[in-house]
Amino acid sequence: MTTVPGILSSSVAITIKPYSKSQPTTNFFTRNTLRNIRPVSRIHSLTGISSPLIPMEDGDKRGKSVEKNPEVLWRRYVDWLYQHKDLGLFLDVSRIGFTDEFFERMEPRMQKAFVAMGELEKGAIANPDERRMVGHYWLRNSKLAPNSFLRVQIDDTLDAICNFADKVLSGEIKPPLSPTGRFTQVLSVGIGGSALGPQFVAEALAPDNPPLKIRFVDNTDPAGIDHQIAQLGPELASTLVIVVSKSGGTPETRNGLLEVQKAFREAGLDFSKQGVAITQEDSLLDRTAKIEGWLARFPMFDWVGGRTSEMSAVGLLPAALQAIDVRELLAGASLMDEENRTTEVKNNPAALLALCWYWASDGVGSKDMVVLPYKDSLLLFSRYLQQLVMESIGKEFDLDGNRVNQGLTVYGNKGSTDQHAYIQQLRDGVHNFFVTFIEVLRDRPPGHDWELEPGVTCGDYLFGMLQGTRSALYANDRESITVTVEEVTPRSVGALIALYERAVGFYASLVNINAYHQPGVEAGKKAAGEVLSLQKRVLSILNEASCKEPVEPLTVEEIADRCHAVEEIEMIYKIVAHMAANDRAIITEGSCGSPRSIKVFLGECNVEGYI
Ligand SMILES: O=P(O)(O)OC[C@H]1O[C@](O)(CO)[C@@H](O)[C@@H]1O
Repeated sequence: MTTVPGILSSSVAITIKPYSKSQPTTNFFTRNTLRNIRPVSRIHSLTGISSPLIPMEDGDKRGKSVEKNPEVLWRRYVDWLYQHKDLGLFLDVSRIGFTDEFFERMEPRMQKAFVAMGELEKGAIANPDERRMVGHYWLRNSKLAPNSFLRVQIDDTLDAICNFADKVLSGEIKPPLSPTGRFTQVLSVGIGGSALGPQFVAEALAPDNPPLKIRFVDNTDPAGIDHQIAQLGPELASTLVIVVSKSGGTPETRNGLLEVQKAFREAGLDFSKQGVAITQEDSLLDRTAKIEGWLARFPMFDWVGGRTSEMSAVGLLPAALQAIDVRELLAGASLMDEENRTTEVKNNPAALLALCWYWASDGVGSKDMVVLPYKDSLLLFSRYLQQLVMESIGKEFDLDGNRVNQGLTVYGNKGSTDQHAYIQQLRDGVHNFFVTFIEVLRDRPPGHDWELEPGVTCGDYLFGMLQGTRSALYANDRESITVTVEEVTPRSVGALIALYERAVGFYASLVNINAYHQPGVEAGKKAAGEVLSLQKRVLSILNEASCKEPVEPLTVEEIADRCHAVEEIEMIYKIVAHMAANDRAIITEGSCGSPRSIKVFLGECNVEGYI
């Protein structure tokens, strides 16, 4: 027996036929009939649409607890339940307390968002700061691309990815020195959007024993990199290294590459025979791969952002190498995209999501989005969404240049595990969040289930935990959304990614920000570069003093003074402490715990790089 997703009590559960593979589109309801939506022209006159944000109004939500009457709730649930028949995907927004008036007031703004999205899909410069088109939707339906050149690029790249992966899997493309004669491992080097999608998809969809097992170097943490290389051990000889960077110049990724290349050298292996680059044409990485003659290079397109790149070579190549059906992933995304093009809000799941986010967080990020997938394989969905949502929505200025400091915080791991971590606070503590439950109806592949108590399976417990948590939170006025899929398949994962990509785009329109740039990240990168350049100056000053006879130990104040960086004294102290902790040539006298008292000099003079 399967129950209608999201129903509170078993007393109102509807019994339906169990899902089976031969019946791939189990449907619980026919599509909801459309509620009458007020004509746009009339709503215009009701809403001050010229204001950057539509403020929440008293009577909308403030001071009101959510609806508790079970009969009304049941009606609300049935009335608002969205389903995608072909995808077997449901969206339940009934436990978000929005009012009809709110939807009516937002209708003109939502219609504007649909128009903006339509223009984006036609190739408008939707990322104005970077003067870029935003084309991730074309990746799963190349016919949508604004010109034939891009269409051919997309199709050719997909074919090239599939051909390359097929040849690797069949052993036609093989590593030169592997005893097995085949590639057995993938080591993906990349960060942010160049890692999070592939990590999520690998965790969600890779078979138990994939033909190539994937690992990630997604940081410039030397110990983390050593750990991955150590775990590969002799299998380094049969490891395909995919280096992923849209810009081709991200320092963490460059460092990862240099570290991996060093490991190859030390193992007597030729990196170029096992290295693949995914990057923009003619980037530093692309040129390096070309000059060094790497095994293959795949393009990343200018018009695909890192956080929306899962359906480009970034996500598709590693997926294909793990025998994940990438065409199904694309098909799921494409089907979801089609649905999200309707301008009828109630039939548009991404619009429903965006409006619920707006309602729940007052359109200013006043509440966090806690994402709780009740399926271990979807563990990384919340981490993936964290970048997709926060890097897109977290912006200082709106499109008109007003300072707005927008954002929508996303966190979460998985249910029911989190029940035993932080759900206590969600139920009883500070009310600063709304939840998104991700439910998967199919517990196990057919034929594998068993009852660990009479009439109850392990999966029934997981189901009960989800429904129980949803009910308990709601009873205490904590709102939630539930997204339900029948199974975790390439198709449903593709659909989930597409659903959230579009919801983020719509939400950005609702709050009038550019979802497709990330100026804030640049500030941190610039500051990191400045720290490294200060470190070079510190070393050069220390070198000068340490080459004297006798050696002249310097206080931190003296170093700062000689570097002409008195205002950077704290950073200079930290640089010294970090280098001393890592057995570099620096010697400190005194205790690093008392910054004023230490004296610093170099153990060696004129060390390369210190001069
Ligand atoms: O693919 P790249 O250019 O190495 O960038 C990696 C990540 O860095 C960012 O630019 C900033 O974090 C992300 O948007 C991007 O996904």
